[in-house]
Amino acid sequence: MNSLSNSILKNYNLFLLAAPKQTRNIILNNLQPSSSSLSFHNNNQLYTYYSSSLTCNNTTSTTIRQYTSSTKNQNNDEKQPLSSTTHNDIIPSKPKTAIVMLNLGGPQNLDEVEPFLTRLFSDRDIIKLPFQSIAGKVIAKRRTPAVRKLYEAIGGGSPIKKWTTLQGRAIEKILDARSPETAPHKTYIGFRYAAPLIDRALEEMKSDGVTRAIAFTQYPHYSCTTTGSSLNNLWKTLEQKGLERHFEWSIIDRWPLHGGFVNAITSNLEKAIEAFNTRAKELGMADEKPVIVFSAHSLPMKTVERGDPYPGEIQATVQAVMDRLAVKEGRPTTSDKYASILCWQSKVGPLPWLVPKTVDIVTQLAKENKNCIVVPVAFTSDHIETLSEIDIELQHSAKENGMRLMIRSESLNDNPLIIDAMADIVHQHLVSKQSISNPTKYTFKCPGCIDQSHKYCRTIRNPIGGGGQQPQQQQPQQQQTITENK
Ligand SMILES: C=CC1=C(C)c2cc3[nH]c(cc4nc(cc5[nH]c(cc1n2)c(C)c5CCC(=O)O)C(CCC(=O)O)=C4C)c(C)c3C=C
Ligand SMILES: [Fe+2]
Repeated sequence: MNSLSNSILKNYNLFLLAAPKQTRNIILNNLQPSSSSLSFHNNNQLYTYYSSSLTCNNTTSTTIRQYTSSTKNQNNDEKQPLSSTTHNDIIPSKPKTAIVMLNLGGPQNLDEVEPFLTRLFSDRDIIKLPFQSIAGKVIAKRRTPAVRKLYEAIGGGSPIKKWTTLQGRAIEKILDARSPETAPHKTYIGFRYAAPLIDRALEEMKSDGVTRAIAFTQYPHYSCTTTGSSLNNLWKTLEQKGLERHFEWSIIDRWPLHGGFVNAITSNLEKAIEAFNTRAKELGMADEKPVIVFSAHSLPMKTVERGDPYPGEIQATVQAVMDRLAVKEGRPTTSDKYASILCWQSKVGPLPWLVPKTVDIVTQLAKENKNCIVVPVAFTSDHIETLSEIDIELQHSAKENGMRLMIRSESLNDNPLIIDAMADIVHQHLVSKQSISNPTKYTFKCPGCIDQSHKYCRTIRNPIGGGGQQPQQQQPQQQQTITENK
């Protein structure tokens, strides 16, 4: 433990000794000192961050933070810094910047499967059904037994909350050190279809006394069915709770080409290539080159036809990863070493969705005696689509059709590269002081949009600096033309 933490605890102990016995007992029953530390690198700097706090009845009264930064010497040896500076801040525990991590969410146990599916199928931004509220419930109920089995096979629930919590805690610490002027930062989880839902996050933010908030999508690629739905739901929930003007908002709406994100996927792909080569040798096929199968969650063709940006942004990430791999392997980006293909998984229902399907491509490769590495590309952590659909179902189809070796590239989860990337995305956003991270893209509605009201779609409420996009007027004429042309 560092000296600052020691001195807080020492003073705290002295105070306790000096206090009358009755007071001491009250304090001892309610106060808990705690301290933690975290180290990370940025450029040539090693940052070590310590935090100590006293907690009373679950309310942290004062947080004293100390962080040191040290420059690496020429041998990159972090243990012997060339120079070192120490900053001490005494700051109130009230978060100055809230970061709301928006994601789909997932059931944490088997009993949550049906409510999760009910919320999902009731959402007109993800799927439009006739008599939605009734049909959504019926479809969810019918689907529940099969989906429960899938979650049962991966340990009884989705790990998405675990990973989002871990990523959030880690980026808070990095941001507090990297951006002291906007600290303390606190992350809140706002899931769309499972606890903790967005309304819980807003209540917690209100009771924490937060006023500045960033809506940070955890989907790197924008789709009206994912980030669009989460943002629409955020604006709607604020309205329902009478909190429209309570927080000043800015939004990070997508990050498909962020260098750290691309690098994190590439780094996991490199590890998968290494694992493939080792295993291929053991199997007596040392010179075997894998086909790299990028797999993203599919999307209904109806959504794609309206102009949803998701497929194009996924393709951009895939190309950037292949280029980065070439650069890391010392090849020009035009010289491909591996064959690669982008496929789509997790189609739901009978209507057409994006193709080729991952399972069809892997089956075809197996029949051609080829082997592959599957790279999940649209998510920042593990969940049912990786742990069940790829690791169990796809692996099974590959084997059944004669593939000798299929390796899955690891999900990003707690990889320090993705954590650093996420912190950098928020930091860059804070520095930019923009209310929307990609204003032209975000405010450009899909040309075939069928949202009749346009009440929430592609808007931002109470943006920082009073700028940004306000709710737009309905465009009935244009809507009709597009509908008639279809
Ligand atoms: C009903 C239509 C659906 C669309 C459109 C859709 C788009 C979409 N989804 C993700 C990411 C995830 N989806 C996940 C689960 C999931 N998705 C749908 C339906 C649609 N998704 C369902 C019904 C389910 C539940 C599982 C099932 O019933 O098969 C998950 C996993 C959640 C978890 O386990 O934690 C993710 C992640 C994206 C990126 C996307 C479009 C761009
Ligand atoms: Fe989905």
